[in-house]
Amino acid sequence: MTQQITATHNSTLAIATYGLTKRYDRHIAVNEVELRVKSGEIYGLMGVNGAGKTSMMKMLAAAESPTKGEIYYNGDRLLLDSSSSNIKKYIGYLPDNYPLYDDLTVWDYLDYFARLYKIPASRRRVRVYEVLELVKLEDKRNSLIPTLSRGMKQRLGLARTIIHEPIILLLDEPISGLDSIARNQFRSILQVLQEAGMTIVIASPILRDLTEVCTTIGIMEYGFLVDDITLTDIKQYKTSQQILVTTLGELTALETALSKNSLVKEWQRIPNKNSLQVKFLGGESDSVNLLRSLIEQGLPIAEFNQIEEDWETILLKRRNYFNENNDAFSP
Ligand SMILES: Nc1ncnc2c1ncn2[C@@H]1O[C@H](COP(=O)(O)OP(=O)(O)OP(=O)(O)O)[C@@H](O)[C@H]1O
Repeated sequence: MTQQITATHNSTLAIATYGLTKRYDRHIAVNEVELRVKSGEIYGLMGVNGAGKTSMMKMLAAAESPTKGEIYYNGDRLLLDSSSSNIKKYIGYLPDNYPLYDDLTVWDYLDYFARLYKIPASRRRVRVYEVLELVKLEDKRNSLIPTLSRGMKQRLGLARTIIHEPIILLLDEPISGLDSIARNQFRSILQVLQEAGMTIVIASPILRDLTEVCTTIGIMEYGFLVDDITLTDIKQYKTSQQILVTTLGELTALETALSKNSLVKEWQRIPNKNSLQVKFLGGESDSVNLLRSLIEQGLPIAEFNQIEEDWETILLKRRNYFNENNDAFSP
C-alpha cells in the first residue's frame, strides 16, 4: 500500500501532507492539512497562537504521531518507526523553546550534538567549525551559553539544528523576540542555507517575520491550512495595479477623463486630498498611455504613482474574498 502511494506522489515536492490531522482528546489542533512545499523554497507557516503550527511542525519532525493522514518527504512516506530513519536523518528541527545548557560553552554544546548524531570524531571538529562560521559565532566558541545575547542563542540553536547536514529545516518561531539587527542576521543565514539547496519551513504568528524571507506563505486558522500564496501569485495579482493620481484641478474633471479609459476599473477618492486611488487593469505601458492621455486632455496632474501593495494587504484581501464568496480567489 505504502509503495503504491509513494509511486503516485510527486517527488519534486520536498514535503507533502495528505489529510494530516492531530487530535488531542476532543480538540482538533490540525485538521486535514494538505501541505505542499517545493524543493528549495522557504515556506512560512503563519497563524495566530493556537492555530496549530507547533502541532504541525512536531508531526513533520516525527516528534509526534499524526492522528490521521500521511507525510511524504521527496515522495517517501515518513513513519514514526525505525523504517524512516533515512528520512529523519535529513530533517533538522528547531522547536520553540528548545533547551540550551547553561553550563556548556558554545563549542561543547555543538560538539555534544555532533556526538549525538554520531558524526565521526575525525569529521566532528571540522563540522563544528563549519557551522560556527556559518552562524557567525566563531568568536564566541569558548563562551558559556548564558553570556550570549538572545540573537546569538537563536543562531546557536540554528547551528545545532544543522550540525548533521540536514536538507530540510523545520524552524518553529526562530526569530520571535529578536531585534531588527538580530532578525536580519538570522535571515541572511537562512538565505545562505536556501542557496545551498535546503528546503526550509518556518512557523510564526507574525506575518512580517515571514514575508521578509519566505517564498511562499501558508495561513493556518483553527487547525486548517486555509490559504497559501507564492511570490508568483503575487506578481499575477499585481496585473491589476493601483495608481494614485493627484490633480491640481477639479476632481470631477479627472473622474470624467478616467471614465473614458476602458482599463480603468474603479477608483476611490482619498479623503482630504485632491487624489484618486485608481484600480487599473493594464500593464506598465498602458499606464504610461493613461498618463499621457490625461495630460493631453489638459488636466493638471501633480502626481501619478503606482501603489505597491504589501503581502499583508494582499492576504487580507484574499481572506475577505474567500469569506465573502466561499470560492477560489481570482485576482
Ligand atoms: N499536548 C497537547 N494537549 C492538548 N492540547 C494541545 C496540546 N498541544 C497543543 N494543544 C492545543 O492544540 C491547539 C494548537 O496548538 P499549537 O501549539 O499547535 O498552536 P500554535 O499555532 O503553535 O500556537 P503558538 O503560536 O501559541 O505556539 C491549541 O488549542 C492547543 O491548546
